[in-house]
Amino acid sequence: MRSVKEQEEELFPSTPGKVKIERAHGINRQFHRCFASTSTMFLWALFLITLTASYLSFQSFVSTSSRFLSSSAWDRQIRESAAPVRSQGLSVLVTGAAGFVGSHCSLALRKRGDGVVGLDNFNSYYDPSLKRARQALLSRSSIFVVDGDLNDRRLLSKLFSLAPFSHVLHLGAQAGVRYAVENPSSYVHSNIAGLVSLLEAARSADPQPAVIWASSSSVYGLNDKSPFSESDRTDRPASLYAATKKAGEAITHTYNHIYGLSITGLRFFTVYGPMGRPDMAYFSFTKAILAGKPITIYRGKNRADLARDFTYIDDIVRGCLASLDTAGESTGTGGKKSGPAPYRIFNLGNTSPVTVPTLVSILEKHLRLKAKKKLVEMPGNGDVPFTHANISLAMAELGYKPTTNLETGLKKFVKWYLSYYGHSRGRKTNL
Ligand SMILES: O=C(O)[C@H]1O[C@H](OP(=O)(O)OP(=O)(O)OC[C@H]2O[C@@H](n3ccc(=O)[nH]c3=O)[C@H](O)[C@@H]2O)[C@H](O)[C@@H](O)[C@H]1O
Repeated sequence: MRSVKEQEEELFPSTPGKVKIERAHGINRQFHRCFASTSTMFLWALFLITLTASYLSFQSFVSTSSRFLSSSAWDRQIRESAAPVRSQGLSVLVTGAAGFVGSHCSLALRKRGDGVVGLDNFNSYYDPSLKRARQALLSRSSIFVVDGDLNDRRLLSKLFSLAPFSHVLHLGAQAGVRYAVENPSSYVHSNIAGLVSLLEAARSADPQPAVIWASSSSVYGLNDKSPFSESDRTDRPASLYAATKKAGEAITHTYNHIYGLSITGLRFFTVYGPMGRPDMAYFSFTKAILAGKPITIYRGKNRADLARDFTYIDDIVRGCLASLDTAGESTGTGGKKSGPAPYRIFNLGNTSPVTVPTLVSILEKHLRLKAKKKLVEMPGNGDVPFTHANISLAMAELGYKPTTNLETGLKKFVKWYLSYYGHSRGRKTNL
């Protein structure tokens, strides 16, 4: 027989994050000691029932998970959020909607009149309060974000039964290249199991949506042919993160082949910008420079600088929207395909790699502060020496054309960072 804990896990799966949620067992024991008398117990029970009832009805308005699947208010919110307000508008399920790229894409879709429903598990890989802030921003644009996990199949099938999504923009994933050595199972949970769970729901949906999803520049791994083209080797990943993204490309191909799902995989190149990810170098360096703390700059073989094809968020958003607009239809119904469906892969990069020390000097300039730099050898936990995108395919088929260089993009990021965290340029914080 399965234990209560196992049954709980099945009902409310979640991505393992860095912060562990404390269990309520200790609280239960205290409760018993404090409220031994029957009449006090009765009054407390009444109070708790009222409290729980108000909590549940409040939750059905602000967020949800499979716990609230039976609420009609929740159903209505999904339907309203999914409905486009322009003629011929799309209806898009955005996974990872409270994430960096997810929140920016959701807002852009809403702005042009498309219907958007978000899904996010708000895990604690990085500060969930930033994810909640993004959710609040989406909510102001009438975008409802469901608080749930990709692996919750019951929740996914409920979402597809409520809204005939024309597209899924699948951006929910365990990100970060180096964290994979610390928590490998979180990558399998989100990027493999979560992806399959989503594709199962999509292939069973009627109508079947077209799926556009985030692969990664990291699939090029140890490829040293530059710039990276979609036809280059991707069979030598350097991290488990990269391996799960490469596996995702193979998995999505299978669903395209068997079920006729229209698939577009986007290989993002080190995306940065306002409301970005605190785990990424440009973000954590900014925090450290402001706090007067040292930053560690990795170097490759023979002390060579590492370089990335840093790509600004607005360019990535345009690439994602163009992918949604040009995705051909899925061809399956009832688990069978009626003909071949599109399977596409595009690089979305900036085409001009910049070294990490140059990134740091741009930050120093915009922050008006000097960084304390520690130069160390690349630790060999998943990094690659450089990335460089060839974007001709995306230019030809999506009309993709990045317009923001690192200097301009970081200026916008620093402006946002200082205002969001309430710091002043040129002045150190005491974080
Ligand atoms: O394009 C991708 O597919 C990936 O892009 C991003 O990975 P990366 O390119 O590794 O970005 P990021 O961590 O910002 O490190 C940037 C540079 O700073 C160097 N770096 C980093 C940390 C540090 O302390 N010191 C340092 O020198 C580091 O060695 C590197 O050279 C996403 O995080 C990832 O989720 C995925 O989407």
